[in-house]
Amino acid sequence: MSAGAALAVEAVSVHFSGVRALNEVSLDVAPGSVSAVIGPNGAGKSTLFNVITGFYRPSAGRVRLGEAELTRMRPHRIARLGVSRTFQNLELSDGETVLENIMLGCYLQGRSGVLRAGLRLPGARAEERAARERCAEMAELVGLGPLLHRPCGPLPYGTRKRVEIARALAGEARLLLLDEPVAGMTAGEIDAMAELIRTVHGSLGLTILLIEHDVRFVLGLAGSVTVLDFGEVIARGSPDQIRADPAVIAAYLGEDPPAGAAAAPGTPSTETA
Ligand SMILES: Nc1ncnc2c1ncn2[C@@H]1O[C@H](COP(=O)(O)OP(=O)(O)OP(=O)(O)O)[C@@H](O)[C@H]1O
Repeated sequence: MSAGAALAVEAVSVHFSGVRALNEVSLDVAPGSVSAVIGPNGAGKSTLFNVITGFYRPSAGRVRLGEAELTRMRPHRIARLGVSRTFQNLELSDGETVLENIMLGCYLQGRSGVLRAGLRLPGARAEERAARERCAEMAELVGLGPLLHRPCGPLPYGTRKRVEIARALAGEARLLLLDEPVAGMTAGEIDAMAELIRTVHGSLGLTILLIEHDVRFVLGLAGSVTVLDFGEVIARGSPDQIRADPAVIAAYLGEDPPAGAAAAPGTPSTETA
């Protein structure tokens, strides 16, 4: 497994016909760290992920992964460098098994063996076997070992989310981007997801960047947090620094929030230290 890669976002701006979705946003993610971006609805979090993965081209600024310049690279090439993501809404094929869904991750990240095996090209079977083994390992890591050959459709939401994470890991990710990994989850599922992310991070040593509304989840998991508001970075630092930052309290956390409460998606958080 390749070690986690450093991500550098430098003064990135994205404009959509009059809307400044991101305005000179900079972000440094240390290799092998767990970092997070939080911010209210419309703050620019998804736009940032779309820039990093090459789906949006910024009007200004640069993005680098280690030594590689991602700024003008196409999404499939960025994926091949080991940038992998999950989505806010589950993007699984319900009729396929857990293993088949995870195998798609190998294909999406440019491992051609799965496709070439279908075409009966030379050398492809060994490559496909290796990809299957890798996918089964990732399934095991996220606790899906016993479910490999079950169709995804009927599985509970939290389990399906695990399938999505295993799929994102299947192509040997060096940077894993998690888009609202606990949206719509119960408190128990949220705790289980935090534990899963710690396990994945501890076992694979990759870099993880997540965007999330649930502030309590983020502050308990990430080593470093960036806060966006209206497309601008208003704060960055450790969870303790974020909890104490007056601009964050005013703009995002609410003026006088009760201790320990988590934000519901789409509402200002009530989390405090
Ligand atoms: N393709 C697009 N075309 C036009 N405007 C867009 C587009 N994508 C995003 N925007 C606008 O850019 C701003 C930032 O949106 P973005 O989705 O990045 O915010 P977000 O922080 O991810 O919000 P949420 O938490 O609701 O997902 C918003 O004003 C949004 O309406």
